Amino acid sequence: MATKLVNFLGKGVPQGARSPFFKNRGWINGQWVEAKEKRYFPVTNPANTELITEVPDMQREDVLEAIESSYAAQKLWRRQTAKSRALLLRQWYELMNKHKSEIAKMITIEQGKPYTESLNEVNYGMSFIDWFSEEGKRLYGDVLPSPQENKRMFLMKEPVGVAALITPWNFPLAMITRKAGAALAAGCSIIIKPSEETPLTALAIAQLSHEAGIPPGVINVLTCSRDSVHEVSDVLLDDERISKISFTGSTAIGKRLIAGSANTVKKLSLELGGNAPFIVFDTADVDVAVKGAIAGKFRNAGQTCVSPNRLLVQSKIYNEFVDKLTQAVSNLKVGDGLNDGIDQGPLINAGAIDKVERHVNDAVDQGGEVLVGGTRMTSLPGTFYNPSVLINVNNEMLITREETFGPIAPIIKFDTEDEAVSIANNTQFGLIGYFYSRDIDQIWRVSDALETGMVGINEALLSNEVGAFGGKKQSGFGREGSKYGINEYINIKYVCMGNLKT
Ligand SMILES: NC(=O)c1ccc[n+]([C@@H]2O[C@H](COP(=O)([O-])OP(=O)(O)OC[C@H]3O[C@@H](n4cnc5c(N)ncnc54)[C@H](O)[C@@H]3O)[C@@H](O)[C@H]2O)c1
Ligand SMILES: O=CCCC(=O)O
Repeated sequence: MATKLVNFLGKGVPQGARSPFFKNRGWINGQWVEAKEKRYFPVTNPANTELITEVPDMQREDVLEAIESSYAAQKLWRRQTAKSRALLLRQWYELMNKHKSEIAKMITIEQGKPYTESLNEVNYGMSFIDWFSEEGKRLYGDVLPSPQENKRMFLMKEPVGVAALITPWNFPLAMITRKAGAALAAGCSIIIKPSEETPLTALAIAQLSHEAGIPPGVINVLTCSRDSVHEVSDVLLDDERISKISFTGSTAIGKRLIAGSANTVKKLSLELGGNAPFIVFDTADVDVAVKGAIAGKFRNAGQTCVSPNRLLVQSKIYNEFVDKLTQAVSNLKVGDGLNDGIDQGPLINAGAIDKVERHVNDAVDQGGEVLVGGTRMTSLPGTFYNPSVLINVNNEMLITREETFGPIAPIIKFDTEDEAVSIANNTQFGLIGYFYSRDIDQIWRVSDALETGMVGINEALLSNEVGAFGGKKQSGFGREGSKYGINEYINIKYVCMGNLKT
């Protein structure tokens, strides 16, 4: 597989996982560049923990070069017509579509999710480029009715400038394109800082953007190791030429970026962690709820910010739901995502397994009971954890207070609607809440009461380019996708023309 990866990025350059080809694979100003200090970091395949390749570990001087290039490119990019930017974005979309299967394989190799899920991610990720290529053409300003006769007043929309996009590893493509589509359509240039776990997908789509005709410097990619990321982000935060930081990742790093951007007063969008409640009321269709729990919880091995983190099940249907869910979870097939018929791949790294284990052990120590799973999988070489169901869980355990980011369904039993809503809202996070009910009054009551930015009613898969993705509380602020996503990359300029002889 590594061979294909090399072929895709390098079109026939030297073969082999340790190919020197990758050593100059940072992407700045429309070309491959080496890290100035010639430092590199490893990228591994979580399905077998083998090295895929090494990529440049960029430092301060590389960041400054990227900023300079982005700053210069943005001045020209913003002057292109919205239609011309739209055509280039469309061309980028078409190239991603053409290379869909290679990109999906690359996602599976560096991130671990099953190939079919990777393909879904590519379709999902590309949809933002398509969507925002259209939205950019309709970025209308306003003509205001002036309160004085001799004035004419306008609200103009301007791109914010250079945007730094810092993204996580769980969706190596879509978390980039959800930002990039909006930023580029608005007339911003972008510096992508992908996760150190999954830099290859970012590099691949940067190359495709070049082939699509997007000018050099409009899209730059900085790769760096976890050890270097503080320094890299400090340079981005301190530089006046960066006007915007759009971050998707953990709440802890999000808070650091809020503090770090104060000095240069940058515009921020933050898509942070979640702790989603998934409530199944007595009024629910239990089969639909079980299907939703499997789709939402075990997608990406539970490593999704919108994964249900706490399953709350009402007493009358509790036994039926638990039995059916346990059966469905027992049937999930775990393995290398490149193999056929796999439902769940590995977790991203050993640290992720340790966290899941810590949460499960803490729950069991406090009276939780494992119905299925509850152990790491030792029969495979990679970082796999068995899909699991836990009962006798309460809202005080680590597994329900923190984002577990793993394939565990912890179930809390409740008696009344008020009790469920109160447990659901008892968290500092507010990304998404799900509930299953066929009682129309209850549906409106509960969707009003949940303190989250998104609500899934009898549905666990909400994400697409048309919806407005985003949270509240410590899950962040700002929206991605929808007609609102582009506003995150826009400044409004109020223009007033006066002293007119009317
Ligand atoms: N709300 C959403 O839309 C959404 C989507 C996906 C993931 N997430 C969240 O992301 C987390 C998992 O992803 P992760 O482990 O990659 O998160 P993370 O916060 O560790 O890393 C995210 C990105 O920030 C970078 N980073 C790390 N330290 C930094 C620093 N000091 N300054 C600047 N950047 C830094 C990382 O290199 C990576 O690119 C989970 O909490 C998940 O809920 C949220
Ligand atoms: O992990 C967070 C993003 C998941 C999604 O976009 O559905």
